Parts: sequence; C-alpha cells; structure tokens
Amino acid sequence: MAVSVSAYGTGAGGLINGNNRNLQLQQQQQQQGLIILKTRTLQFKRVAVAGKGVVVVRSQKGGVFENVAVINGKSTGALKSESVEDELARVMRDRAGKDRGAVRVAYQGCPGAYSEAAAIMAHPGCQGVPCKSYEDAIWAVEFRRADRAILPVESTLEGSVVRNYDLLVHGSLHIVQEIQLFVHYCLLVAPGVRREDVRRVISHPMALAHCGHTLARLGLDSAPVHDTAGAAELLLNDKLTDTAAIASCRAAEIYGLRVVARGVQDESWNTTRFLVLARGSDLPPPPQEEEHRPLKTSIVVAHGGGLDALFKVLSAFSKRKINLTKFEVKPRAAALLRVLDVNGGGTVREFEHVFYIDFEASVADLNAQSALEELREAMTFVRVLGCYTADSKIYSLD
Ligand SMILES: O=C(O)C(=O)Cc1ccccc1
Repeated sequence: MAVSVSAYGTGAGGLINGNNRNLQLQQQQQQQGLIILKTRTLQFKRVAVAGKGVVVVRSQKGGVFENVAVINGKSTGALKSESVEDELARVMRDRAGKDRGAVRVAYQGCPGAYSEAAAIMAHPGCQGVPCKSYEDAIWAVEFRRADRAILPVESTLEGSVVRNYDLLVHGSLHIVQEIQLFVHYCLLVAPGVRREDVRRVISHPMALAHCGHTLARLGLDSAPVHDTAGAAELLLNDKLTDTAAIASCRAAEIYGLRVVARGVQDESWNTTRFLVLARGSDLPPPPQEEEHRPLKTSIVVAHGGGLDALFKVLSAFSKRKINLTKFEVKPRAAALLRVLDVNGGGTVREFEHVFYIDFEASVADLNAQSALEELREAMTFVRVLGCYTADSKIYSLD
C-alpha cells in the first residue's frame, strides 16, 4: 500500500515515535527539512512534521487518498481530509511565522525535483515550497507564501525556456541570483519492476529532451509529465509496471523507487541555468563586485522592428566595451510582449520584437547606465529584470 504525505516538513526535528496501528515510525534520514521515514510495514514516501505533533499520513486505495492516521493522539475519524489540510495549513503558517530563519523557496514540481535541489544549492537550509506550475511558483512569491521562486530558464542543449522568460518579463519579480547545474539523470522504476519490463519513460519535457538520444538508443517511447519527481510519484501511485521515470536519485529515495540506470543524459556537459526571483520590496542589498565573481544584469528590450534595432542594441554595449553573455531574440511565435506604456498615457502596447539580454556589469555602473539610457532613447521599452552576482561555478546534481 503506497503511502504519501500531504505537506512539507520544516525538519523541526520533532521525531515522530507515535505508535499508531501499523505506523511504527522510525527516523531514517533527515535532509534539509525533510525527514525520510520507512516503516516495517509501510513504505512511506515522506512524512512531514508540519509543526508540533501534527503529522498526516495518507494511504491510497484505488486512487483515492485517505488519511490513515494523524499522530499526536488524534484519530483519523476526528479529522476529515479538508480539516486536516486546513490544520496543516494553519500549523505551517504558524511555523512560517515563528521560523523566520528558513528562506521559503517556491519551485515547480514535487519534492525531489531538480528545481528543489537547485533551490537548496542556492539557499542551503531553505524550506522548499512545491508548486504545480511555474506560474504558481511566481504567484507564491507575489502573495508572500514564499520568499523566493526558482525557475530553470535555459540549458546548453535546449536553449532558453522561453515560457519562463515570458513569465519573468510579464511578472513583477526581480532576478536576484543565478545558479548553474550539471543535471545528471537516473532511470527509476517501481519496486518489483525489471529494466527489461520497461517500454516507455515519463518525465519533465526538458529532462526527456536532455536524454533524447539515450532513449532512442534504448528503443523507449517517452511521454511528458509535470516534473521529474512527479513522474517518480506517478510510477508508484499508478502502479506502472511497464514505465520508468527519468528523475533524480533523491526522488528514488523519497518515493521508494529503484534506480536501474544512472547518467542517462545525452551529454554530461549539458548545463541548466536557474534564476532565483524575489519581490521588488524584498530585494537583498545590491551585490558588490567581487574579483572572481563579476556582476551581471538582465534586461528585456522591445522595439517596433526594423533591421537597425539589432545594430543599435549591440553598438550601445560594444562601444562601451560591455560584454554580453546572453542575446536572445524572442521567437515570433511566442506570445506578444504586452506592456502598460506609462509614458504613453497608460496605454497597453504589444511588441512583437523582443530581445532578452544579459550583460556583465552592474546596473549601477555609470557606463552601463549610459548604455541603458541610449537604449531607452532608441527603443520603445527597456526593463531591467535584475542585477546579481554572475555564478561562474557549475554544480553537479544527480
Ligand atoms: O522536473 C523537475 O525536476 C524540474 O525541476 C524541472 C527541470 C527538469 C530538468 C532539468 C532541470 C529542471
């Protein structure tokens, strides 16, 4: 009987030793606010200590989740599922109020997703806030359910994740940090499934793209799902016996899956870049120039078209010897950039021609200010998305 957990622990250290029917729990591992538990009779995915004593454990019978126990003396009968969720939400809110230390980082996916790992890399000890979509991760920060959001925005193999750039440009959050990862993928199966039983693979679209040649060589079909860790969870919940998930080793641990292959990515040098976003009202102090970690500024430029636009933008930087690390022409097929033109009497204007640019200088640098001023005169719309320390290191993630 697969068991899952409905909320995210804060690693409050509150070890659960509740004796509840089959639920003799013992702590196995504590990671970054997660307590991985196993029991003799039940394979827990994860049991969250949402606050003092309130732990919810769910079982799934025929696809229907029900709460089999709530530790701390309250029997399941006393709690209907929605009240359990409400109680958890209340406890989590209380804890969030008390536990100001842990930065809450919203990410798209389930615990064990690569974005969660990137969040922990960016903010060690952070509290992950799993979200159903990238939009939800951004809304979580907008509505103060999280302090930061982390989004994958490009990879060397696949280029930019245009829809995430669009989310960034259309939203009001600012880039405060970048982190680059070598993402190394594993092939996971549910317990009892053999490698030779696998006919297809499910995972996040970007993970499938990064492993495309490997999957073709293995003769495996593939289907995109929500996220890599969500794919791992699906194997267990739907008892899939002919399907594998491309996900992390950590997802295998959390969801009790077996790793049948490691390093299934096509190119181990492939790098995925994540951006960390914050509310404008909550920006960290402006980054200081450090010798080995130059500053970077990201901007978006929209214009009315014309071949000279490209020349004007490039010359504004080149004549000031400002190095560009990214120059992306937003694909025409993607949604138009729609902005409220406050200078134009508050009219909404739509732009078909948009450049995403990163340059190596602080937005406060006078030389950069001069280049931005020239762009503002020549272009219709220029917005600074953020100024942050360039991360020259590339971390490895399994
Ligand atoms: O699905 C995940 O695990 C994500 O966090 C998205 C993702 C997928 C592949 C590489 C980097 C991020």
